[in-house]
Amino acid sequence: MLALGKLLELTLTDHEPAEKTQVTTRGVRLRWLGEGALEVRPPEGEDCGLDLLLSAGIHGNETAPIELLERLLHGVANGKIKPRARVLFLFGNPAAIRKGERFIEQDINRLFNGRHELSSGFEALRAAELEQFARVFFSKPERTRLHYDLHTAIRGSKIEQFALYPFKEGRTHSRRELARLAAAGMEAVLLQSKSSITFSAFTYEQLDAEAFTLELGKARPFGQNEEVNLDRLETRLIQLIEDSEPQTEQSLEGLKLFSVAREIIKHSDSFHLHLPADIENFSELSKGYLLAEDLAETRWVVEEEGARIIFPNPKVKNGLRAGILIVPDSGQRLA
Ligand SMILES: O=C(O)CCC(=O)N[C@@H](CCC(=O)O)C(=O)O
Ligand SMILES: [Zn+2]
Repeated sequence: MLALGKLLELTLTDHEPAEKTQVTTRGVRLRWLGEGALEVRPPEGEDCGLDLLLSAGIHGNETAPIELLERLLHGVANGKIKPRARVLFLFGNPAAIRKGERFIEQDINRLFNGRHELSSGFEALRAAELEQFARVFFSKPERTRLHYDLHTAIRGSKIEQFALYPFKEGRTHSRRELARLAAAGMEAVLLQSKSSITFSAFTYEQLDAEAFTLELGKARPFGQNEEVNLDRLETRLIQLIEDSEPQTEQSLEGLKLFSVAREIIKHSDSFHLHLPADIENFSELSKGYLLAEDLAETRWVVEEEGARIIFPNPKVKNGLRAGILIVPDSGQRLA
């Protein structure tokens, strides 16, 4: 296989390839852009007009999505996948991937949309670099821009595979994209209602891409992902890359929609989350439940009907999100 098809191996060994550009026997151009970054260009005259950014390893211990991108890249490099889209493959935090940790010093996925400028350290530098890779990739006019940032979660979940759809004032969430997500195996989508500092929020808000964080199961080490079934997503991604996607039903039947009621922000070391350590994502919380307490007698009491919790994590740094309280959404505001 072409050396550049082994992007994961290059990244895990911190190796810079001697040849930065390689062309497959089918005329597909692979270009190494920097650590963990590889651009794929279809042969002349076969480009379908889609620019697809696929990122994984923004959190270094979330290996199932990294393995998925590796399989796709191998398929491209050995000619089994015939790209008609431009694709940018990004492994987000190589140092953390090498260590099998969520992050080294700070969570990269809290450093986008300008936050890296207020910070320092290599993760801040990497976030700026990832923004730049994405900015250059999505700089071509009149093309369709799509970004999937692939993750797995810290804990188990009542709904295994779901997407988070970023928010931008004046922009409407797309029914067509939701139908595509359902076809890719997503069981639920969380519609965000405010700006955010994640990678998908950056490409959505600043680069005009349709962009999503996809949560695909529970985070496990490399080689231990048998329980994470990515077959439907993998099939859809190959279809997107090859421009062979079947007409997607616009029906969202079966897809559960949620919106954010409140983000629980940890303000101090006195923050206390009143949830069992093994609580699953999407667990329901009853009205009146005392969810969290913080200094200055701050209390988070559930007031919403049908509330559920996702990503509860009292260990985050002060000032960051320690959980999201979500509620069912009727989908009335979709375009
Ligand atoms: O399991 C958890 O608590 C976190 C899983 C994870 O990494 N989720 C992403 C979601 C990003 C988004 O809000 O779009 C994250 O927290 O960065
Ligand atoms: Zn993650």
